[in-house]
Amino acid sequence: MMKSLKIAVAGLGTVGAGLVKLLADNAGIIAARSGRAIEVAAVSARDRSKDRGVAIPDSVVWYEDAAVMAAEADVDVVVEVIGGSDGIAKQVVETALARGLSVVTANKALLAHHGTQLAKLAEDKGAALAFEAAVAGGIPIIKALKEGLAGNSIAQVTGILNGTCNYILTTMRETGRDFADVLAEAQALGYAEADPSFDIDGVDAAHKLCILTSLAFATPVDFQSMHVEGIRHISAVDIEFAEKLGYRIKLLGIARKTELGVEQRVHPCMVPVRAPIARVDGVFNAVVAEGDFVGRSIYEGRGAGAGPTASAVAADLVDIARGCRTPTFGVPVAALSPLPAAPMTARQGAYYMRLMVLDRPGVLADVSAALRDEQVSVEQMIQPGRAPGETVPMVMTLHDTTEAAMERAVARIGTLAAVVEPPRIIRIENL
Ligand SMILES: NC(=O)C1=CN([C@@H]2O[C@H](COP(=O)(O)OP(=O)(O)OC[C@H]3O[C@@H](n4cnc5c(N)ncnc54)[C@H](O)[C@@H]3O)[C@@H](O)[C@H]2O)C=CC1
Ligand SMILES: N[C@@H](CC=O)C(=O)O
Ligand code: NA
Repeated sequence: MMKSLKIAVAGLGTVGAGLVKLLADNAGIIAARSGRAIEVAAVSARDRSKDRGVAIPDSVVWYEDAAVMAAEADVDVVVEVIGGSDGIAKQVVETALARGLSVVTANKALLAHHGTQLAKLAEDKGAALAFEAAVAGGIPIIKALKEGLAGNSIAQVTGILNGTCNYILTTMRETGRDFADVLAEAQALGYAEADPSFDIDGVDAAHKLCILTSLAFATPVDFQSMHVEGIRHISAVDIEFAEKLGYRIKLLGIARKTELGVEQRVHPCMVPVRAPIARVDGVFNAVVAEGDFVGRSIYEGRGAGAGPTASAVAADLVDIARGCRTPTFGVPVAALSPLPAAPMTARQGAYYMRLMVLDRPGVLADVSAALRDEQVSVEQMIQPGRAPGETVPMVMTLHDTTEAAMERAVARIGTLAAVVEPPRIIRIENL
C-alpha cells in the first residue's frame, strides 16, 4: 500500500470531532477505497483539555495556532473546519494552499465570499480545494454537479439548503412549538452556525446557493447579487394557512438562468404539498437540478450535523488520496465567466398574502382595488370567522404576476388604515 495521506485538522467542533471519529471508525474501508490510510497527523483547536467524545492519539501534533499548523505541519492536506468568511479560517486555507497543500473545507461562508480567488490560488499551486461538506451536508451534490451531470447544460438548481431552518419549520408545523425553543434544540443538535442568525436569516442557504450557482453555470461566485430573506417572519398562523391551502412552507434557494441573467434568491416559499421537496422534513436537505439531457434529478439527505458533514469531508479526502482532481468550480478559473444578475423585481409567479385587518366593512374592497390597479388577480381568499371591530387575518393567494407589481400593491395595502400589521408575503413555487 502507498504511504498514508497525512492530514491536519483545524477546528475540533461538531464537524472536526465528527471527522476524527469517522476516520477512526471506518479506517479499514477508507484505506481500502483510497489505496492508502488517511492519518490525522496534526490538529488545532482552542481548548486542548475539552472532552470532545473522541480519542486523539498521542502521536498527533497539537498546535495552539491553526495558522502556524497550516504553515508548518508535516502533512499533505489541511482540513479547515473552523468557520467564518475571513479571519483565521481564510488565513489557514490561504497558507496551506500557498504551500501547495490540498485543502478540504466545510466553510461555505469563506467560499461564497472568496471562492474564486482561493480556486485560483489552488490552481496555481496544483493543489486541490474541495468542499463537499459546504453544501447540503452529506448529500454529494458537489460531486453530482461537477461529475455526474458534467455532460449537461444546467438550467436551474433549487434546494432546501439549510438544515436548521427546515428543522424549525418542520417541528413548528408538526408540534406547534415555538420558534425560539426549536431553534435552541437545533443548536444543541449541532445543526446551527456559530451565529444562528446566519441560518434563520437565510445567509447560510445563500452562501450554499452561491456555490451551486458557480458550479452549475460556470460563473465566479457572486454573493453580493443574491436576494436573501430568512424565516424570522414565518408564524404559526402562516404554517396553518399553508396547510389549509395545500402547501408547505420551505426556505428554498433558487438559481435559474433567465433571459435577463441569473436569478439567485433565497426566501421562504410555499410549495404544493404533493411536490417531492414538500416532504423533505427535519434536518434533511434536498437539491433539484435540471439538466438539458438528464432532465430533473433530485438529491436528498441530511444537511447538517456531525455525521453527515464528516461523511462529506471524508469523501473529499478519499478523492485526494486516490489522486482524483477536478477543477474547484468544475472548470478552470479562467473559464469562469460572469453573467448578469436578473433583478428580483422580474420574478414571475404566484403569491400568498396574509393581512391582519380590522374586521369592518369596506376592507376587502380597498385591498381588492390595490390589487386590481396592479393587474394582480386573486385566486383564493380566506377570512375565517367574524369579529366585528377586532383584528382578524385575511389570507389570499394571487395568480401569477411580477414581483414588481406585487411590491407596489403591497406597499399600497400596507398604508390602509384597517391593515394593522405589515402585509406578509410568501412566494408560491410550483416545483
Ligand atoms: N455543524 C454542521 O452541521 C455543519 C457545519 N459546517 C461548517 O463547518 C465549519 C465548522 O462548523 P462546526 O463544527 O459546526 O462549528 P463548531 O463551532 O462546532 O466548531 C468550530 C471549532 O473551531 C474551533 N476554533 C475556533 N477558532 C479557532 C482557532 N483560532 N484555532 C483553532 N480552532 C479554532 C472552535 O474551538 C471549535 O472547536 C463551519 O464552517 C460550518 O459552517 C458545514 C456543514 C454542516
Ligand atoms: N447550519 C447549517 C449547517 C450545515 O451547513 C445548516 O443548518 O444547514
Ligand atoms: Na454536500
